Amino acid sequence: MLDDAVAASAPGKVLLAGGYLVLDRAYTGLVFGLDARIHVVAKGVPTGNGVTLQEITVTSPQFEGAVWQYGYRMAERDSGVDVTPLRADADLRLDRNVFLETALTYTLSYVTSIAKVHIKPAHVFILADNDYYSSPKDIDRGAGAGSQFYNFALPLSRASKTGLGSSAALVTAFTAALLKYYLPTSIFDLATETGKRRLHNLAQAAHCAAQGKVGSGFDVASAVFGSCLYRRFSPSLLMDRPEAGAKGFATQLCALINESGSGASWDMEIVKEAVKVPKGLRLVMCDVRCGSQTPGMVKKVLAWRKEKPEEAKIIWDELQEANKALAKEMKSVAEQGSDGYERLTQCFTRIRHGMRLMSRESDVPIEPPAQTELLDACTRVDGVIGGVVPGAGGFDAISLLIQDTESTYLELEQLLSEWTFAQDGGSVGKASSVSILRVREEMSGVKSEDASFYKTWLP
Ligand SMILES: Nc1ncnc2c1ncn2[C@@H]1O[C@H](COP(=O)(O)OP(=O)(O)OP(=O)(O)O)[C@@H](O)[C@H]1O
Ligand SMILES: C[C@@](O)(CCOP(=O)(O)O)CC(=O)O
Repeated sequence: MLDDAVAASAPGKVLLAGGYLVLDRAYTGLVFGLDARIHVVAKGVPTGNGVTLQEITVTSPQFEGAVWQYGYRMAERDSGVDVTPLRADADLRLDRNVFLETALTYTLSYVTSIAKVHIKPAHVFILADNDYYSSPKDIDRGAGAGSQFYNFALPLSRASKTGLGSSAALVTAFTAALLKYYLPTSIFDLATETGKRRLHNLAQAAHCAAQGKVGSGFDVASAVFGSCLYRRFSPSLLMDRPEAGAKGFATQLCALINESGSGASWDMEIVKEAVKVPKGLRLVMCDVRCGSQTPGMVKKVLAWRKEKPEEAKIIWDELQEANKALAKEMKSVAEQGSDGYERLTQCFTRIRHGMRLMSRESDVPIEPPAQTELLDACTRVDGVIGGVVPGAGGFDAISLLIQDTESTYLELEQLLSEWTFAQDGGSVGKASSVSILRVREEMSGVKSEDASFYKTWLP
């Protein structure tokens, strides 16, 4: 490995409480970072015979054919750096990765507008902790079972995601690694609050641009800052801005990220002290191996809320109270201890009741019958305090708060090993098994990493 290599990692997330509410600045979300991280290593390319191609290659070695090559050049009219996806050879399909492409365009445009640096060619590697994708059974049991980074032996497009926020963790770690690689620490230092805030702003802007919509941003916020009570930024910050490649993009991007000049300051609120997991408890995620189509669900819920604002307000306000009560109770048990966990269990029951109401009224399967059945069965296991279908709900992994004991874990594992999860309540769709993901909550967000740690997994 070239000794100029740098690395960064960012955590996945689970929005335990506040799905849909968190889209509105009047409400908050309780988000936990997870110990499943996406790691990114950036390093130089050895140059022979004096020829230097303006190319950045990104490889995700855990997946088949996951190599993306980009050409780049400074564009005119203050429009930033123009990034063009290249085809490695004429026969290969141009398999675009919009998250990488956008993050690269935004980061290089920012780097060149904040400092006079030369963008040298680089090779960037992505390594994702295994739990971001449902692992095929043969990997669970096979020879590679012990590896921190599985070789999934399939194209990324065929990997089934578990909903831990791979794109947000990826964009955050990728942006952090590139900022570290191209900028001196006097200009960008991930160890400082300013450094983290600028990374947040840049990753958030790139992630929203790649998604083609301005979501609540809780996933990028937790990838940067870790577990927190989150109030979103005003969506207007990212609206009516020049697109990448448009005249003035570079200067405006720089002002937006640095919150200087014409750039307004970002008004998201990240309250880390409000979030605690009591000693002896932990979060567990159970993957139902289905995955859901979040954007369609969000559109439908929001359309219903717009149509029935008064009815929606009652549900939203009650849920906000329930969500706040859960955060408060977890913090109180963490700080003062407790004889039992009944009050925590009641908080989960109250949240599920509110989410089912939202689900029924908007006619969106936020807690579909198959998930209700699964959550109810899990909650009956001794030591399971409560659970929810997190985030937007649907068929992503469910999230449980449990007592961190071997007996609870084993009993849960036993229940799930015999469970047949029937999508759509068994009437339609295929049945699938449920497995416990190895993740748990983690308080910290983005981290600088030692690039030499990843040697084993990189070419
Ligand atoms: N290991 C990886 N290497 C390269 N790109 C990846 C990798 N993992 C994820 N991505 C990018 O992220 C995209 C998936 O993001 P998407 O927002 O659909 O899912 P998610 O963030 O995991 O889930 P959710 O938003 O439901 O939590 C992929 O299409 C790809 O562009
Ligand atoms: C529905 C929503 O509030 C949460 C989506 O969460 P997730 O991607 O399902 O974890 C959307 C958002 O916050 O951007």
